[in-house]
Amino acid sequence: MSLYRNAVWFLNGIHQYTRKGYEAASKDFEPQDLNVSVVGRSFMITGANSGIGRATAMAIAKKGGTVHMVCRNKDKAEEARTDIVNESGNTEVHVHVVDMSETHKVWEFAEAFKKQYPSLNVLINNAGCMVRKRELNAEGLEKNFATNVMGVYILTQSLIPLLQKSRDPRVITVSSGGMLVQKLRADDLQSVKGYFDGVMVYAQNKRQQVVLTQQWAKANPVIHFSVMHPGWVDTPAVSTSMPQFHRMMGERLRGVEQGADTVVWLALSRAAPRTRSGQFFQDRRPVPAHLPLAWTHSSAEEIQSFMTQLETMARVIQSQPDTELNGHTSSSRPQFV
Ligand SMILES: NC(=O)c1ccc[n+]([C@@H]2O[C@H](COP(=O)([O-])OP(=O)(O)OC[C@H]3O[C@@H](n4cnc5c(N)ncnc54)[C@H](O)[C@@H]3O)[C@@H](O)[C@H]2O)c1
Repeated sequence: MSLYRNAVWFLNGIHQYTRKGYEAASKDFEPQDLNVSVVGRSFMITGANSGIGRATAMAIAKKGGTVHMVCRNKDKAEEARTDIVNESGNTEVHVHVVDMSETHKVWEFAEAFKKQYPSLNVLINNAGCMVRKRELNAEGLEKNFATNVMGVYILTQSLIPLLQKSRDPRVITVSSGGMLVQKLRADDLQSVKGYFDGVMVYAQNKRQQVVLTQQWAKANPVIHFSVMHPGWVDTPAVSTSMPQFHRMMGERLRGVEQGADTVVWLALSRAAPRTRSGQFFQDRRPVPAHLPLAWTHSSAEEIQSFMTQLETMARVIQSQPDTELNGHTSSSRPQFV
């Protein structure tokens, strides 16, 4: 079955996820959709110093929005901020240094942000990673899961009350079409079973983001949730984590603005919140979150188990003093396996 899924996915990808795929899809775009001013609206973007996140931050700054860049590396973030301010002429661009893999710190950041800022209109969960070896964070969580899922979960859950108070609130999560080859595996969130394949762990995390978005949409009707695939985009993430794929695709990869286009459309356009909340998007359109005949649908019990585990982990991590986590030994880490 996984061979079938991979083959269908790759054939779809060659037609749709490339630069040519974008150019074909963009013929149906409504040019007026991005003819908006978002002065006075605020946008938080994780991983905003590079690739798709940076192109999104630049596009939003150019439309007058207040941008909160959430980045791991202060120097790289400040450099990107300078470029964004210079090119957009918008000085309402703020840097927050947060490593999304450090779960307790993500929670502390979100709590502090809520106290400091009266509103947040749009949260864009863009930061993502593909760590090829199994590594753990201070809380004992597998690194890909910690960054791509737990960080996204904690940040979003913590900011939901602030988003709910704000006008036209939206949450956009940058997933990947790679998730189409994966069925939710709620029984192995820490990837301890079998051989550790970083590419498949990443794809599983991206499936988890899609499931999370569907569940958030059901639980929070005031907020518009969406999750999306940017296509295959020429970014440092691809060149460093998948060098062979990067070489093979070469000129066929999308540029960063093309990859960011649907994120920007979901964040800015008036059309986006008129779509049903909780859907998976590609090139400004909701598309199925499952390949035909791929058996990747999950039961209500599997989804419930996944959500319960996330909530339990979040509670344990939030209740732990940061000092305790910094001084951890592997035996004193909480066990989430
Ligand atoms: N490029 C593609 O073809 C492609 C395809 C599908 C999905 N995506 C997704 O797009 C998103 C953006 O990636 P990109 O392609 O622009 O790559 P990129 O390397 O240019 O950007 C990734 C960003 O995430 C940040 N990041 C990673 N780990 C972090 C952490 N622990 N804490 C804080 N920030 C962290 C990086 O610093 C960087 O700013 C990712 O979620 C990625 O999975 C990319």
